[in-house]
Amino acid sequence: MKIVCVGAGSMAESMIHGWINKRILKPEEISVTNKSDMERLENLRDEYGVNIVCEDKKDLKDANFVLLAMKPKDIAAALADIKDTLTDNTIIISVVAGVSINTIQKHVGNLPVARVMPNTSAQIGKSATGVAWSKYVTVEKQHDLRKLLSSIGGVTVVEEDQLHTVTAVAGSGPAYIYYFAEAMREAAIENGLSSADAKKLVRQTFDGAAEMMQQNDFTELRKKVTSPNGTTAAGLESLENNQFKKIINDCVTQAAKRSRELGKEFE
Ligand SMILES: NC(=O)C1=CN([C@@H]2O[C@H](COP(=O)(O)OP(=O)(O)OC[C@H]3O[C@@H](n4cnc5c(N)ncnc54)[C@H](OP(=O)(O)O)[C@@H]3O)[C@@H](O)[C@H]2O)C=CC1
Ligand SMILES: O=C(O)[C@@H]1CCC=N1
Repeated sequence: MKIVCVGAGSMAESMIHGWINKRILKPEEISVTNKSDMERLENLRDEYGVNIVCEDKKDLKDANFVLLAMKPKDIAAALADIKDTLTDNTIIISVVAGVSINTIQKHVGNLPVARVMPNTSAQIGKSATGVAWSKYVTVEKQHDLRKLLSSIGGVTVVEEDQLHTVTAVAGSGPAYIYYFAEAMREAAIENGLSSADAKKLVRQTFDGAAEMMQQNDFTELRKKVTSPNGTTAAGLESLENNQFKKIINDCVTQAAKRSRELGKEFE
């Protein structure tokens, strides 16, 4: 198995980390390249044992997968650079937000392209990943792709257009959770806890709740915490009065809208 990561930033590193940890790929089966930051590639090589793609791009020619992991504004230049080395033996996996399979195929022709939306929890094998693929991805290749993606988390196959929402919920989602955790920590400190205790208690609360949510209905869980006329009811009332659900709805809607815009901007 051989995978070449074109783009070697946060998302590529999270996936590389996950694949190596889960032993689905050996470090020597992974190669990395980027636009210009050689120091970054050397750091990845030193940390994970991966290869750096040579000048002649030989690695790309016989890759089973090519991961496109650059910002949407950079995808056209990146594809122009590699398109002559790609064949239909390779599955192109794009994690680039918004950019459609059709746009990618306009650059590379009718090659097997999968549009994938993972998140950075891939690093610990816990991504929530959405995927859609072009008709050129054969059943056998679909199988290989699902195996690769499921090694770094859950995989949900969706219609391509739904990937904008997947991006808004699952791709960007960890950042909302971290923001919520930051806010909880700040509020805990303001209400009298030490910074260390606030951090520890928030971390443990998120950890426990995340695990509980794996097996139980979210609403049932919430009801079990909420005593009539108690503290949780008072806290939740404040969330409701401040239109928490509307805030979250706007957040997801705006993120999905931005994904569509990015797709149009760079099509
Ligand atoms: N971060 C996240 O949580 C998630 C990100 N994504 C998507 O992943 C993609 C990458 O995001 P992220 O990793 O955060 O971004 P980063 O900015 O961390 O990394 C971008 C990478 O792309 C490289 N690059 C830029 N231009 C080219 C080029 N022409 N050829 C080859 N490589 C190039 C950069 O190289 P150099 O440093 O040399 O310029 C850099 O290695 C985005 O499209 C994003 O939408 C998807 C899901 C989650
Ligand atoms: O912020 C972004 O555009 C990317 C896509 C999903 C997460 N990060």
